[in-house]
Amino acid sequence: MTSNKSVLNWIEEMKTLVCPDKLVWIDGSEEQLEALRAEACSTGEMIKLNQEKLPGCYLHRTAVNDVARVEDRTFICSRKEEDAGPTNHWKDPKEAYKMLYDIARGSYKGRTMYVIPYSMGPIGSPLAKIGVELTDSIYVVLNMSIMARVGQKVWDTLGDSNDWVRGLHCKCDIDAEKRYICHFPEDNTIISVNSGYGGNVLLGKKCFALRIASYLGKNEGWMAEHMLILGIENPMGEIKYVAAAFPSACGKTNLAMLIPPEGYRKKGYKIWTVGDDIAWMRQGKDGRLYAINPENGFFGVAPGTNEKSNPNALATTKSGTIFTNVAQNLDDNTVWWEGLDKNPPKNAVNWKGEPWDGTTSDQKGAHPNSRFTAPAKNCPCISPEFDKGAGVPISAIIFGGRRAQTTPLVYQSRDWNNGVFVGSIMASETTAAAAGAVGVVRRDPMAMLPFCGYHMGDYFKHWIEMGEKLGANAPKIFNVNWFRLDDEGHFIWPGFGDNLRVLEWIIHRCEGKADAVETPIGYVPKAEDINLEGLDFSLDTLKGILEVNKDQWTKEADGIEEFYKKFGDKLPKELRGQLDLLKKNLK
Ligand SMILES: Nc1nc2c(ncn2[C@@H]2O[C@H](COP(=O)(O)OP(=O)(O)O)[C@@H](O)[C@H]2O)c(=O)[nH]1
Ligand SMILES: C=C(OP(=O)(O)O)C(=O)O
Ligand SMILES: [Mn+2]
Repeated sequence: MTSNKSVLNWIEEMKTLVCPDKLVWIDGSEEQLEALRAEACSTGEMIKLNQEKLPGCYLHRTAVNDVARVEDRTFICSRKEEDAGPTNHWKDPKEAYKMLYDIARGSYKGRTMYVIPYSMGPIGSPLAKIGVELTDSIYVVLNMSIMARVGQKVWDTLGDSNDWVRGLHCKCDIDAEKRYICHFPEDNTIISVNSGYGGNVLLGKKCFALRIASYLGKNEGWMAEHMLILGIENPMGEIKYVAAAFPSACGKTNLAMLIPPEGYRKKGYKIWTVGDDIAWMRQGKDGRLYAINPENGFFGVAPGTNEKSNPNALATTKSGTIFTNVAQNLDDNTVWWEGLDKNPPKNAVNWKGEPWDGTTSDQKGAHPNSRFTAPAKNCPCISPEFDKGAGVPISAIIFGGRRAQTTPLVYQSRDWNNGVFVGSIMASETTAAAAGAVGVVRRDPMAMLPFCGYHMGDYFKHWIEMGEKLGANAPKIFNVNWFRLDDEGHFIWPGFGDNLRVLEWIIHRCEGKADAVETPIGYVPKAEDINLEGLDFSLDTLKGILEVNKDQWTKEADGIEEFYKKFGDKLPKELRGQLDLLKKNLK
């Protein structure tokens, strides 16, 4: 498969450590994948679904204690503790290797080691990077084969180079007390033990493409961000691309695949999905910022996905998809989740594998963080640029989170550094995507709190430096909040497809075609400039969610002040200046 010495030596070393019975090289062929699917079904690791309704689709259930990312067990193991920074958990690399090797030792006995060569980014793209994951889980092999470009071509592209990311995954016995997701940015290495949940074990995704890559990006002058990428085509056929960072389960996949409201469709607006979770961005020869999606599939949240909210995502999951922790309808061997439709199955099995009657049960059929792993090529609106290595030029960067109050529907930063400030103060209510409490507001700068592989203060600095490099070519920076609640706790803004109305204003601002009102936090639209045509939504209600409330923002500024203390003298002076300016504006 490969004669790359650095690869062969490492595999030999890991083999000696974990002691597999057998070693299988994943070549990316359909024959090999099909044989693995059959094997996983024979052991119960996966369930083959109704092949007429869902061709090539399978169901998998993780252990009940292993259903989300585990942030308090995720570590950045840099040699100096300071380099991991105040927002990461840190372990000394020597101690971490020892602890992890002790857990991993002999854990593949009686099992097979699968060697997965994968490329993050279209193979051969100047922005792509290569990784190798060793795993003892067929589920991981099959998911990685959807989420990344996998197979022989990766070895051919790597050649003799030592520039690749090592990933060791050991399922062990899913002991939550011994679960660790450890990153060694200085060694290009990831080790994940005692989990089988996607975000913890599909090592190309959050571990490599965000934690390791953000560190590489800092050193190499590019950016790895927790962002979707989408193209907005106007009736003249012009396409503008935007990248948007929202925390996990705050609407990236939905925005990336949105269906324009009817009036917009009739006029000829189209949305093109480039990516739904991760963007790697680099300055191009023309000086603009170009983004690729390093992934090859979507690992999306199932609950809430339906024919109305996200028909494109639903269509994407109709073939070749692996569902994880959703409910199984035994009548026709299909899948169901909360929010799919109003007809939960009667004769079903819930995500825990227990008999479940959805018509009477007060328990959920699917786990709130249940997922689909679907090939990007299935997506009806996948961008023709998706598979090209050059990337797409980004006109606007959008930050956003879940805030019941305070943050308006949309606002624009005054300039790049003010935009970096807006990203750095992002706050959002926690979701089921990570273990722990749900609905608690926490600061999540650039939606990277759980994913930045180095000191967050240095990361802010890197953003500021990117702005200096990009100069007048820098994308404009915005913030959105689809999640304002009314007094009864209902979402005020209709969201989903109607978010295009906000994107339109954003594009118009980039083109210098729309007006705005200056507020203490930045530029807010004039309510009349958001197109409400065809929507049952009053201008007054819109004004309400565009309002910047001084009392709330004064409290917010205090919260930011407190949050910024964490970074000490690593807080860039530019951001300190921005906070002072905000306070002054609020007076
Ligand atoms: N109210 C509202 N909910 C949304 C919107 N977009 C997404 N959601 C919900 O937020 C959850 C997570 O969405 P998803 O796009 O999968 O988030 P991701 O994890 O960031 O990709 C789902 O339950 C969606 O239905 C929106 O515009 N408004
Ligand atoms: C893979 C994940 O992504 P997201 O929720 O951002 O889609 C995750 O959080 O585990
Ligand atoms: Mn998503």
